[in-house]
Formats: sequence, structure tokens, C-alpha cells
Amino acid sequence: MRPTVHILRQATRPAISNIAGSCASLPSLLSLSQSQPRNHAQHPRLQQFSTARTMATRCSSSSPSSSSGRGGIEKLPSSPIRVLRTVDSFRRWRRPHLLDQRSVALVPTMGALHEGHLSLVRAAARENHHVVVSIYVNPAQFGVREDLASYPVTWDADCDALVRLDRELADDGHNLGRISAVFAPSTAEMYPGGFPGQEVDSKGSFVTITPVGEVLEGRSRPTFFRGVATVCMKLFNIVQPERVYFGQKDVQQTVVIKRLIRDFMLPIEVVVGPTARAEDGLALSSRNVYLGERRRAVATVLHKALRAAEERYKSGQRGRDAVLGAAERFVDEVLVGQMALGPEKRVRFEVDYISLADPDTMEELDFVHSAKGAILSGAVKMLPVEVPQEGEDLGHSGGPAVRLIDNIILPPAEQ
Ligand SMILES: Nc1ncnc2c1ncn2[C@@H]1O[C@H](COP(=O)(O)OP(=O)(O)OP(=O)(O)O)[C@@H](O)[C@H]1O
Ligand SMILES: CC(C)(CO)[C@@H](O)C(=O)[O-]
Ligand code: BAL
Repeated sequence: MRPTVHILRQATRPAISNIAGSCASLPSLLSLSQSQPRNHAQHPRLQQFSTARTMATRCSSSSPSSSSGRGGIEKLPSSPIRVLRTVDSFRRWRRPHLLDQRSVALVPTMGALHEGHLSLVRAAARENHHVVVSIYVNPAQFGVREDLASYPVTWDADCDALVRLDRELADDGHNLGRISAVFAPSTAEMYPGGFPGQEVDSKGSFVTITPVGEVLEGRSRPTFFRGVATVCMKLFNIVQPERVYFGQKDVQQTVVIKRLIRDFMLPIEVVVGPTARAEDGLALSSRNVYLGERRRAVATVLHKALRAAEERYKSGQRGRDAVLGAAERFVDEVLVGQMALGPEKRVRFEVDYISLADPDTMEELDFVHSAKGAILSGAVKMLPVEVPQEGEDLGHSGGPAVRLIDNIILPPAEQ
């Protein structure tokens, strides 16, 4: 059996719409430059959700720990970093910084922190007085069949990483600020009217950003950007940051967030940090822990395929087929090589999409305009190992199918 490589083709692509006046310019993409009832557990959908979160917590390396000092103020161990869990407590912390005009940056995360997250915190500390890191696994952005229940939760390791990083920031004289607070709310706190559910037709207060949120990742994960835009709107309203920091690894997410900020007139600057990678090029991602050794070795296929396409662009090719053809051939070769191995050795994967898109709209391009550049992006599903070997490390949670994404920005070229 040979998985199909699905590269977005002309026939299935939406028409390229008016791109003038769109918000995310390529230079900015390149820049690093309570309320409500407490009876959620009685709600059938939330009972389901509570079970899922309990499982996620069980999968975690340890349970939450942080120290509560005098007056019940919770801090990360041996550090001045506050832990705030409610909207009210966060607002009490925030108010004086509004009055004394100290800038506050927000780095939104879902925890399971890695060097990619930490690079965003470093960037935020360079140009803001206070850095707030939010850690919240937002159920609304997970599809009903996605990995909410097994999503890695590593609270203690996250706390250690932030405390270490804060010391590093204190020792380095080039920063304006340090990590001031971790915002770690519960779902009851984030959805005071009750969690609306993960279904496509769930009813509730949602923010949707279309059409950009409907293509690529949005096509495969129809509730994903609705969940992301909704939770980010909530986080932005709670934290009221001057700047927010997002990673280029989730490039379509950065375009959605820029639209949200522009269209809802939020006084926030978006800063996008470059993708942090492992030595072999794999983009760091919290979900990489699912891979296990065998699949980890092949997981670079997407990055390498995108690099092959990038080479075509660098050599002067501008047409879709010429640029993406290189990625397609690379993926084909890897698939053929893997399928030639027996099931006890091989790694199977499916390409969800490989795209060449406009940087402002994420709409597919036939041709890259040199003055504007483009975004090459892709998603692959690494399928579970078929025949595990004795003692084989299959990855977190038994090595389920893992969806990996990556992208490369093709910058405007000399004309
Ligand atoms: N390798 C990376 N380099 C730079 N930023 C990153 C990287 N990985 C994630 N980020 C950014 O960190 C922020 C929080 O992401 P998140 O907590 O979802 O981590 P993740 O590794 O992307 O997780 P997942 O595996 O679930 O996609 C997002 O802005 C995301 O783009
Ligand atoms: C932005 C975000 C924290 C919203 O939950 C999430 O989508 C992520 O971690 O990229
Ligand atoms: N990094 C984006 C979060 C998600 O995939 O759910």
C-alpha cells in the first residue's frame, strides 16, 4: 500500500482573490523583529472534556507545583515569577503597569515548552518591561478526533525552564524586562458561559477569521482557527499586552492573528519569531514527543521537501509546478524508499498538503511575484508504526498518528 502525495493543484484551488490591502506583509512576517456557574462538570459535554483533561494531566510528567507565599501569592519555585490563574487576579496584577506605562508582552503557549517557545520569551524580554507567558491547552482548537486527551502536559518542567530562562535574562544586560507572570487559567475561567464544545456546529461566542482560516490547516482542521482566534481574543482582552509574540512555525496562525488584530482594532503589535529547529532541520514542536525514534528519523521529510522547493525558487523558478515539483519528487523518493523496507522497519506517512501561497492571504499561487515572495508550507501525517520491535520506543502515548507542519518564507527577490 502506498500513501498518496496530495499536492494542492490548480483544479482544487480557490481563485486568487484581491490581495491588495491585506494585512500581513512579508517584511512583517520576517521580523523578529467568575463569574459564571461552577457546575461545568455537570454539563455532559464538559464531563467528557473533564475526562479528557484528566487523562492529559495523567500523561504529564508530574502534577502542578509552585509556591504560595504570604498572602497566598503563588510564584514559580525560587523565583519572583507570579502564577495567576484567574481573570480577576490577572487584572489586579496588570492595572499598575497600565498606570506606570510599563510595556507588557504576551507569549501565548499550550505548555510542553521547548526552545521555540523560549526563543519567543527571549525576544519579548528584549523589548518589553514585563513578559507574560500563558500556558493553556485550549480545547476549542482541537477537533473531536484530535489529540486533546493525550496532548503533553509538563507543568513542572515548564516551570523549571521558565525559572532558568528568567535567571539567564537577569544575567544578560541587554534586556528591558524579564518574565513577570505565568497566566495558567482553567477552562471554567476561560469559558465563563460554559465550554461551547469542539464540534464544527457547536454554538457559543466564537471569533472566526475567514477566508484565511478556512484554507490549508483550516481545511484539515475545520475548528482550529476558530478556537485559536477565540482564545487569543480572550487572552488579549485579559492581558492587554502591547505586543504579542508568535512563532513562524505556525505561519497561517500568524496571518489569522494579524487579521484579528487589524479587523477588531486591537492596539497590539504582533511580533513573529523564526522557527527554532533541531540540528537535522525538524521544526521543534510539542507534538514531536509522540514520534518515537523510528518515526523521528523520517520526520524531517517535510522540511527537506520544502527546502528542495526553496532551492528551485532561489535558482530563479517562479512557476508553481517548477517550484512545488521539486518537493513532490523528494517526498516520492522518501516514500518509495520507506515502502521498500519491511513493516518491521518502515515508516509510513501521508502528505496532507504542500502549498505555495500568498503571504498575506494564504491563497494558492500559480506564480510567485518577485516583488512579493510567497510562503511554502506543508503538513504531513506520520502514521503509527505497524510492527513495533521488542523494546522499541514508540513515543508519547504509544505513538499515535502525528500531524507535523512546517514552512519556509520565500522572500521578495531582486528584480
Ligand atoms: N519551533 C518553533 N519555533 C518558534 N516558535 C514556535 C516553535 N514551535 C512553536 N512555536 C510557537 O510557540 C507558540 C506556542 O505554540 P504551541 O504551544 O502550540 O507549541 P507547538 O510546539 O507549536 O505545539 P504543537 O506541537 O501543538 O503545534 C506559537 O506561537 C508557536 O508558533
Ligand atoms: C496561540 C495558541 C497558544 C492558542 O491556544 C496556540 O494555538 C499555540 O500554542 O500556537
Ligand atoms: N501550535 C498550534 C497549536 C495546535 O496545533 O493545536
